[in-house]
Amino acid sequence: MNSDKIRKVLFVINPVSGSNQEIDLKSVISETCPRHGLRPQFFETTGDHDQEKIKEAIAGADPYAVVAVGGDGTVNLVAGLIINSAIKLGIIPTGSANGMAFELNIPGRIDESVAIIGADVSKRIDLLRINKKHLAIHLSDLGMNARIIKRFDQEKIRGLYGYARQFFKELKSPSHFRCTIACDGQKRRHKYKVVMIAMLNTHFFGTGAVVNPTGKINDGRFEIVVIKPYPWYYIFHMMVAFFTGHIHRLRHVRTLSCQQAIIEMVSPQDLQVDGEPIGLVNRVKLEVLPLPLTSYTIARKITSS
Ligand SMILES: Nc1ncnc2c1ncn2[C@@H]1O[C@H](COP(=O)(O)OP(=O)(O)OP(=O)(O)O)[C@@H](O)[C@H]1O
Repeated sequence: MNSDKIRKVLFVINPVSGSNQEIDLKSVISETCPRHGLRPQFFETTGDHDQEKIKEAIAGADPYAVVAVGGDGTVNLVAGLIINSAIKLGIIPTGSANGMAFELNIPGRIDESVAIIGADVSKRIDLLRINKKHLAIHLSDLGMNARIIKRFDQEKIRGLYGYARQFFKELKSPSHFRCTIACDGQKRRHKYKVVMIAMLNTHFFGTGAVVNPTGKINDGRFEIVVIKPYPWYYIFHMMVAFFTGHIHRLRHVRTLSCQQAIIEMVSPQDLQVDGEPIGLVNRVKLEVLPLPLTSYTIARKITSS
């Protein structure tokens, strides 16, 4: 490989993410990179002031790409540091929740995800800003899923098993809340009674369920998916619709497409952003950030009808 084509890549590794803590990630990545014309450098997160430290590492490394090696929390952290720059975002999905990797069709095998960075196929994507301070790359929500994520975080049982445990606990005692939603400065606020509200620019939950089949990641808009209370016997129907890309057609689901929106809750509700619990909020202000990030991806066809 011609040395002037070798690209510097900074890998930001979350050593505690998911259940892959046994693998020597640095060795595997170091062995794989030269085959794809990449020169790796590494940064390990500690959970303490990572943002500032990664910022310094990026300034020192001057990389072509920064790769988040972890779950959606690590992807969000890295994305926030390279938006509005020429640096590209890569992902090696090793988290409990890898929704953004699923969205971008990035495989779980390290050699395959490194090969995508080597192939240098990328696209620009929109992001969301929530309440002026939280950057959201994958999926944020209010209500049921945010409560599940809060308890998952508190119980510290990581991996899919930990999430499934909390999901079934929540199903035993579902609750709803009332809110109003105003899109794109409309004076008229729509009133809803809901179980949860997803706010996203992407298509999939980390499990692969299609929550937003009609959305586009680069159209300058985002979607608010309102899930209204449904009878218990409807759950199977909902699950099938989630996995076949038809959730938007159910009468208990409403999808709004906007550039900005305000959601106001009658009682405070849990908010989560890209898998990180934020806490209780009364009001959520959403705005799209058009195309501030370039991300590696493999094209995928999403079917909706
Ligand atoms: N070395 C570390 N020790 C403890 N926590 C860390 C460390 N590095 C990062 N973290 C925390 O990990 C979280 C992000 O995890 P990430 O989403 O990448 O993986 P995950 O396995 O999906 O995580 P989780 O299971 O907590 O959702 C952040 O809350 C961050 O503060």
